[in-house]
Amino acid sequence: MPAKLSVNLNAIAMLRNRRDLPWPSVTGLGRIALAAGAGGLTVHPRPDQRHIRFTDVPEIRALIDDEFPDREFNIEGYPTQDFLDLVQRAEPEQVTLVPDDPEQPTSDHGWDFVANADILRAIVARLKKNGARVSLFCDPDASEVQIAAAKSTGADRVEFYTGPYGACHDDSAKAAKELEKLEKTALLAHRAGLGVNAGHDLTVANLPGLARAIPHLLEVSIGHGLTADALEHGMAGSVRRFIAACQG
Ligand SMILES: CC(=O)[C@@H](O)[C@H](O)COP(=O)(O)O
Ligand SMILES: NCC(=O)COP(=O)(O)O
Repeated sequence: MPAKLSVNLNAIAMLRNRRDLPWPSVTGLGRIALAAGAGGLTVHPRPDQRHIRFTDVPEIRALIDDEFPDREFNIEGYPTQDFLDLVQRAEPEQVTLVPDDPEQPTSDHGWDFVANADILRAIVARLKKNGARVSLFCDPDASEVQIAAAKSTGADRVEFYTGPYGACHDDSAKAAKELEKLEKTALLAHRAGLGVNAGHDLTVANLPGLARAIPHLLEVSIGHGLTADALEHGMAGSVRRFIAACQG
């Protein structure tokens, strides 16, 4: 079974937030992604709401429930009280817990599962009681001890942080080394009984290598690269539409 694609809408929300106008529509682009076959939608609301607004979340929930009930909503974030309240209301199929500081420009590391096992155990139990599958953001080179601690929290899956792999877009030898790490750690997680997701800076170019290295990969969540690809491949058609509109 190929990995499911969950389309991350953060970058669309960031474009929308440049103006006090309702486009590009986060829910509208989410609808297009689901209609095109995406397995689900991902958002990572940050405390400053720099891209996804907390008000986007119920709209995306309604889109999935009303039009695509067989797809999944994945909400990612650091488990503050506000975040936990949001996911309790939205009842996503999956919650991905990420150890991000509010000031961080983007996610750049996984959890220290050993140091945070007790805190995570309580939060995972609460989220699972609410009906969510729980995934934990994980370093691509996490040790066997770290993976065992992740498993001990009761989480269902880990999501590998693929930023370092994505950063090797112009160096295939380095990319191969990053893939080796991901492959080894994914095997540890798989053997420990954890499902494996992955995300961050994945692209059409680097995804096939990842899929080959991790045959049991369950889900990839992709936003930045997919949005860039959509702009590139949609730009010519949009320019033609605007040229036609210039004719009155
Ligand atoms: C956990 C992860 O890798 C993504 O959710 C990423 O952090 C997206 O967040 P930004 O869109 O804010 O960069
Ligand atoms: N979990 C990773 C994610 O949702 C998307 O990250 P990116 O493709 O925007 O880097």
